[in-house]
Formats: sequence, C-alpha cells, structure tokens
Amino acid sequence: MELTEIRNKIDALDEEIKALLLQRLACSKEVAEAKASEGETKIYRADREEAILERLGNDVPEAVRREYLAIVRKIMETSRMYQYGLLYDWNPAQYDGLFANVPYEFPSRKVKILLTRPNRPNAMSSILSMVGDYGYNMEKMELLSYTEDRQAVRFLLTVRGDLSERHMQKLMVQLAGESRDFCIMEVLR
Ligand SMILES: O=C(O)C(=O)C[C@]1(C(=O)O)C=C[C@@H](O)C=C1
Repeated sequence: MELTEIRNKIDALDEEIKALLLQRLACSKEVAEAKASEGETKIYRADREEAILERLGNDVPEAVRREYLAIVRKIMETSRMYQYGLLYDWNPAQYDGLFANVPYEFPSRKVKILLTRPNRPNAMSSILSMVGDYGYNMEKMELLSYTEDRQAVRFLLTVRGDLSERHMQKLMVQLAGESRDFCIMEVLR
C-alpha cells in the first residue's frame, strides 16, 4: 500500500475513534454527575482501571499489547482529568481546604508542591504527563524519600504556571486527588 493510501486509512480511522472517544467522554461526565449526586469525591478507582486493562488486554496480540494498553491508560487518565475539572466547576467550595492560606487569586509564575504517590513504575511519569496535559511545564522534580516499606515515594515539585488560572487549579485538584499528603508549599510571583 502506498504511503498516501495508508495515511488516508489512518485519517478515516481517526474520525471513527474521535466519535467514540467523544461518546466515552460524555460517559465520563455522566459518571462525574452520578458521583457528585452521591457525594462521592473519589474519582480514581485503581481497582476498576486494573480490571478494564486486564479485560481489554488479555486477547490482544503480544506484539502490540503494551502499546494498546498504554492508549487505554491514557484514555482513563483523561477521563479522570475531565471528571476532576467538572467536580471543581460544579462545587469549587469542596476544594477550599486545598487552597487554604494559598494566594491563588493573584498571578504567579511557579507553584511548589509536596505529595506522596504509590511507588509504582509510573509514579513519576504520570505526574509529568498530567502537568503537560493541563498545558504546564515542570521546572523541577525531586524525589525526597521512600516510606519505610518503600511502598510510597514523596516528591517535591516545582510547576511553572499561574495558579490564578483555572486549569492550574484543576491540575492541583487532580494531583491532590491522586496522591497522599498533598500540600501547596509555596506560590512564587
Ligand atoms: O468507573 C469510574 O468510576 C470512572 O470514573 C470511569 C473511569 C473510566 O474512564 O473508565 C475513570 C476513572 C476511574 O479511575 C475508573 C474508570
């Protein structure tokens, strides 16, 4: 097959995938609505994501399984991103604790954050991809310590961005939702 022909095929598939992804995002919104009406603030359900990966991955040929599962993981990560953002839009007051004593109303250049994540292969990379997906850049990322049993890792992050922007606030909401002991240490102007 000619390169142009293959690219035409990809373009056609992308249109089909797009329609399906938009339908899936609409489902994410419905999930967020159901969670909000039940007073459930937990967006991340590791058990459910593992079951989905297991179910979808087990009949995929080995040669493309990793690649396929990387896509599914990304789809679920963006589903979470959308849900955190919606919950924040619908009821920002529930996140007041996150921004307590933080001057988030004023323009800033950088935000320093402290958080603890499970010690998994993607502990660092998922933070980096979240920061990028919200349109920001990481300036510095330090691994401070492991917990005694090495089950968790503590990070100090410096994210370049303006905390008075709603997307930056939503990034904080997602990072806080997917880590322990989340704390905004410093906002630099
Ligand atoms: O099932 C849920 O609770 C969802 O929020 C949906 C969904 C998904 O998009 O598949 C997203 C986030 C969860 O971590 C698990 C699954």
